[in-house]
Amino acid sequence: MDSLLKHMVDMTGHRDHTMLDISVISAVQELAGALRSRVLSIHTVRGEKYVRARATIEEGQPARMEDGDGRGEPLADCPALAGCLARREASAEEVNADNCLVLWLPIWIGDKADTCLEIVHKTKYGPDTEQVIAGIVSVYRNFQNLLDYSERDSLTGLLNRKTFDDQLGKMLQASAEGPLLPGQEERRQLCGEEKQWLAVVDVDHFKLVNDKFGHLYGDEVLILIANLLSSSFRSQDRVFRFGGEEFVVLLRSTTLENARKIIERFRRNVEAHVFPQVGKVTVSVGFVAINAYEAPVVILGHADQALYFAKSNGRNQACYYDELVERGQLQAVSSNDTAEFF
Ligand SMILES: Nc1nc2c(ncn2[C@@H]2O[C@H](COP(=O)(O)OP(=O)(O)OP(=O)(O)O)[C@@H](O)[C@H]2O)c(=O)[nH]1
Repeated sequence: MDSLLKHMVDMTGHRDHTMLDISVISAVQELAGALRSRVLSIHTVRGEKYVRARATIEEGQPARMEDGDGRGEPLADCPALAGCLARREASAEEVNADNCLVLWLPIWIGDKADTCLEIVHKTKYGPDTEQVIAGIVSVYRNFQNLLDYSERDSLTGLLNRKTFDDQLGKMLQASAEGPLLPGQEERRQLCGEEKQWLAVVDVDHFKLVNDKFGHLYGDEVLILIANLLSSSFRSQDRVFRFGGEEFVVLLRSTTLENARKIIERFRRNVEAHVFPQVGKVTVSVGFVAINAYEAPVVILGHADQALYFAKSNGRNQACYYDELVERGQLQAVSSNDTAEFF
């Protein structure tokens, strides 16, 4: 019981998802005598579900975080888990090729399960161990819920400004280490071409929407734009509401051509959408490649410069910072270790 309490204190003492993942698998591994425990992410790419390990602990080894990029394995390759998720069941179990039992415990939050615990063990668990595991799963779910709540904007459900610094830090690290891709072959193929990107999105003439239709309709527009952002970008990308009618997107490992295509697709999705009562709404976007050697404030400043160029040159367009500088439409003036642009 001492050990259980110690793990519960550890699990509830964290303020970020990564450490919570590490502590939940450490608890399960020890208390359920597992051979291997993992936290899996379940995400959708173009309508297909994929499973990717976020954290792993193996017998006799310390817990480790897994590379957060890449798609992972198709959920369809794991029919027992796929069936359990489709039927919204609490657990699934099967015997693997090594004759060990694999237990999956999806973490249901409402009718969604983006996370699943996977426990590989030798013999069937008795009721006491099952009860301990169920307790750990409940604490994990509740705490994940709490962390999600503190990281999200209450109007749109997007990640909030507070979470941005942390996520940008991770991207800066990724760009310093080179493009992160699921397979080494893919990494070779696209070497040198892929970058991380930051885009600032701002609703055009949003003040007019509020003035003409009222704040409730204004809020509705923001919620619908947040939905269009979430559906236009990939699950590995991160979308934030920065406040007001400004949003920021972090795009992972992609080429300039693709970044432009994805951003354009989003811009056109907004342009084509009919907003209830309000009708047509457009957005302007400024985007820039993330350079690991530049301060976040400089990266954001460059994207903002491109956004303001888009705003002052007709709106409803996406502008790429480097292209504007190359064409002489934005001029760089260095000041100390940051830069200002006009
Ligand atoms: N409904 C609603 N309005 C908001 C919210 N946050 C900020 N706003 C409004 O957003 C408007 C932003 O207006 P401006 O910054 O002048 O820009 P704009 O009208 O979008 O014009 P451009 O950006 O130049 O195209 C202001 O009227 C704010 O009151 C919110 O959460 N809900």
